Formats: sequence, structure tokens, C-alpha cells
Amino acid sequence: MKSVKAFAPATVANVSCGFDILGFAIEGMGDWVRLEEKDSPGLEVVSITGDEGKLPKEVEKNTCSVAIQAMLDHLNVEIGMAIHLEKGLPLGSGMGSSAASAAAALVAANEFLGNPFEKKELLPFAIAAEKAACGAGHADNVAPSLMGGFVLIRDYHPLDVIKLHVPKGLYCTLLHPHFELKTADSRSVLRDSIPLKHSTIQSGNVAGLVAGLYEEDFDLISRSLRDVIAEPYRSILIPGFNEVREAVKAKGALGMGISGSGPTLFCLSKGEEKAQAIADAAEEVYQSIGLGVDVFFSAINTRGGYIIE
Ligand SMILES: Nc1ncnc2c1ncn2[C@@H]1O[C@H](COP(=O)(O)OP(=O)(O)O)[C@@H](O)[C@H]1O
Ligand SMILES: N[C@@H](CCOP(=O)(O)O)C(=O)O
Repeated sequence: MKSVKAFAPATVANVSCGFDILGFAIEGMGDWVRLEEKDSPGLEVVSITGDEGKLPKEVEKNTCSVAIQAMLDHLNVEIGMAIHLEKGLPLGSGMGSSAASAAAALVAANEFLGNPFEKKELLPFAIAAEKAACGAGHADNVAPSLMGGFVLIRDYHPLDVIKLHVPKGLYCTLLHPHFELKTADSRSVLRDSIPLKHSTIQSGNVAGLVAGLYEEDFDLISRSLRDVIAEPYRSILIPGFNEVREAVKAKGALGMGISGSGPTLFCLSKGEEKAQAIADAAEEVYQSIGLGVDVFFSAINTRGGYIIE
């Protein structure tokens, strides 16, 4: 029986200043999807592990099946596939959990069908899945989960996606406090319009961050990790936000922000040693406020989703 298995990584969306337009992929954490040939046509989500029974198996709700169905509709193909999902990522974490499932499913399905698409061409199908999961078709998780590295979504209509340079020695520390924050809820606290002066500040920082990545200028990256659009409203939902920022800055973090829509926080740093020191310092703060946390650090994943077997 034909069977294909793929992995897709966790991601940090927004990267502070790039609301819905910037994201990067993490090494060592993600979701796995195995597809098996099925006699009857149509998709079926057969098994899900690692989700404590919380995820939907309905084809129109699970991001794996929504993404694959969008791909099959585009190709006008009817085929039978059984979907097995292994969740490595916590739900509602801000680490692109719904996106990693969709990306792994698409990489597997593409292989299953003989690779009719380049990775970038899989994006619209992954965006359809994000829309089903949280009501917004944002691409800043699915794009880096598929393609790896830092990705800029210059425009959504039409989709214009650019893979950016990753400076050598750039590390990310992730701090995942033990509670769930749904992207849909975290989007609902945002404002529909922003003052002109905030638009100016935010544009300057996006441009500065992109330039900093290409120039491998860590000071410029540090100065640019600032968000005046989403963070002021979302940080209120995350206990210990200011204390953690102070502690990680003291350990040399280039910056700290909300990973995606939270509650996970991300820090960027130069070198693995600092990433470790930052993780330790943050863990102490969470302990002092009595909130359980998982800390993790890694280099930037430049590969994105890939076939395992
Ligand atoms: N395969 C999947 N993995 C994770 N969440 C999924 C999946 N399929 C559907 N969902 C739905 O997506 C929502 C979680 O997505 P979201 O809040 O964006 O979390 P995250 O930031 O971790 O991706 C939940 O309502 C969940 O039921
Ligand atoms: N740009 C989106 C990113 C959501 O990321 P997630 O990992 O929390 O799903 C947003 O900020 O809402």
C-alpha cells in the first residue's frame, strides 16, 4: 500500500513588527503527517495522537484535510487518502500548531501525487486551512513552515512571498507558558485601524529587521524588534510579560516578543550560549510567578517541511 510521511516545523509568526507578514521556522519541533492510499475516494482523518483528544477529525475542520482538499480541488482530482496526524506541538500555543499540521499534510500529499507543485505553490492551500482553523487566512506561519527560514509575505492579493536571508549564529528561545490562547481570540482584541504615527514606526522597524537580517547586523535586528500594533493589546493577556522581557534583555536577548498570537514568547539572540542563558533566566521568572513553562531554544530551521519516508 502506498504510504508517505512528512514533517513540518513550528514557526514564530509576526516576529514583533511584521504582523501577518513575517515569520520564521524553528528546528526540532513540529508535526508529522502520514498519508495512506485508501480504496474509496475522499479524505479521512483516521488517527490523531498528541492532542489529548481535542482536535476535530471532521474533514472540513482539521487543517490537514482542509489543506489537502483545497489542493485536490485545484487539481480537480478525486482520490482516497487516509490521514494520520502526530501532533508534536501544543494547541493554541502561538507556535503555529494548526499551520504545521497543514504544511506537513501538503508536503506529504504533494509527494503522494508525484510532486505537481513547488513548495511555494502549496501556500494557497495552507492558507485555506488557516482560515478554517482561526477565521483568518494569515500566511506567516504556513509560509515558513513549508519553506523554512525567515519569510516575508509582501502581499496577499496576489500572493507575493519572499524567503529572506538568515544570519549565521542567530538563535531563538521559545517560552511556552502552560495555558492555551486561541488565535481567533487573540485576534479579536486587536483594533481595526492604527494611528498614522504607529504605521510609520512599524514600517521603519519591518524595513530595519529585513535589512538587519541581510546585513547580519545584530544591533539593527535588536532595534527593529518592536511592535506598536498588536503587542500593546495582546501582552495584557500574557502573565509576566514585562518581567520576562526585563530578565531576558539582561541576559543579552536582541529582543523579545509574542510568538504569533501568544501565549508563547520568543527571544532572538546571537549564539547558542546566550539562547540557553535566556531560557534559564525566563524560567526563573515564570517560577517566581507560579506559572508552568516549557523553554526551548534552537537555531533557525532553513529547510521547512520535508518527507521522512
Ligand atoms: N491539525 C490541527 N492542529 C491544530 N489545530 C487545529 C488542527 N486542525 C484544526 N485545528 C483548530 O485550530 C485551532 C487552533 O489554532 P490556533 O488557535 O491558530 O493555534 P496555533 O496558534 O497553535 O496554531 C483550534 O480551534 C483547533 O481545533
Ligand atoms: N499573524 C497571526 C499569527 C498567529 O500565529 P499563531 O501561531 O498564534 O497561530 C496573528 O498574529 O494573529
